[in-house]
Amino acid sequence: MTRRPVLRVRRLSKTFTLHLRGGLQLPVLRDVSLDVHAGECVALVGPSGQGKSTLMKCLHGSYGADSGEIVLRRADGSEIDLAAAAPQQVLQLRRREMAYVSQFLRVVPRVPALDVVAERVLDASGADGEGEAREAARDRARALLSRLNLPGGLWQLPPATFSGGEQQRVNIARGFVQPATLLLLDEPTASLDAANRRVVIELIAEAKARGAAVVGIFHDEEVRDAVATRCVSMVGGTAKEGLQ
Ligand SMILES: Nc1ncnc2c1ncn2[C@@H]1O[C@H](COP(=O)(O)OP(=O)(O)OP(=O)(O)O)[C@@H](O)[C@H]1O
Repeated sequence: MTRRPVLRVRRLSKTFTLHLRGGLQLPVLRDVSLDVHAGECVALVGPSGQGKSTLMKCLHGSYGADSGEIVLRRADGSEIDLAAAAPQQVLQLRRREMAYVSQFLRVVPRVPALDVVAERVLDASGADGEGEAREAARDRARALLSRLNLPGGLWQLPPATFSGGEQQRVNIARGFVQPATLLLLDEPTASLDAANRRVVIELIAEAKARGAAVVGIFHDEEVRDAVATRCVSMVGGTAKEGLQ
């Protein structure tokens, strides 16, 4: 029996309406269909402006779709269509099932880097965030930040003033500290040096080995070649793979 994919996208379409331009319609995704199985890493490739980031944001529930399905098979085997899910359901999926790592860290004022990462573990577990649970979450955050070579002197500081590469490493640690069913990576190594790019390649390999489904945009060909099991080309807002 063929195992169901973790992510099943069918005939997904998305048009932006530019209200400041007299309601101009900009069709960006047209009938996108895509399957991603456990342990696979699908790299979205194609020229600039073809809808790769838009697709990633639809998969994460940040953008609503005009039509189509985004079916996610959760860790417990149940399925949910993200394109039709209520906002509360999307938030719950983000806490428990999905991780999204972009180039940019959205910082929360005054929260130290260590807790920016540890909070992700606490959110997923539903723990109240105090006592032993917080210390255990911080231990996991410390292990990952140190693997990503973020100097220990920065861990207690809020990342707002960190360099681009330091912020990106906090973002990566936040994305990987909690195992996700679906991992969405939008240029996760854009600001990293070679040593840290290698760490990210290892982290992605470990996530695949654990059975995560990964979708990513990797402009760095070396990273893409190292992590992608398959490349899907997006041209004219379409990414069909002959799926029904
Ligand atoms: N929020 C938005 N509102 C209006 N138009 C948008 C919005 N986001 C993206 N677009 C437009 O949608 C098109 C696709 O953008 P998108 O960022 O998805 O492309 P991409 O393939 O990821 O490009 P790149 O490789 O350059 O990052 C572009 O023409 C862009 O201007």
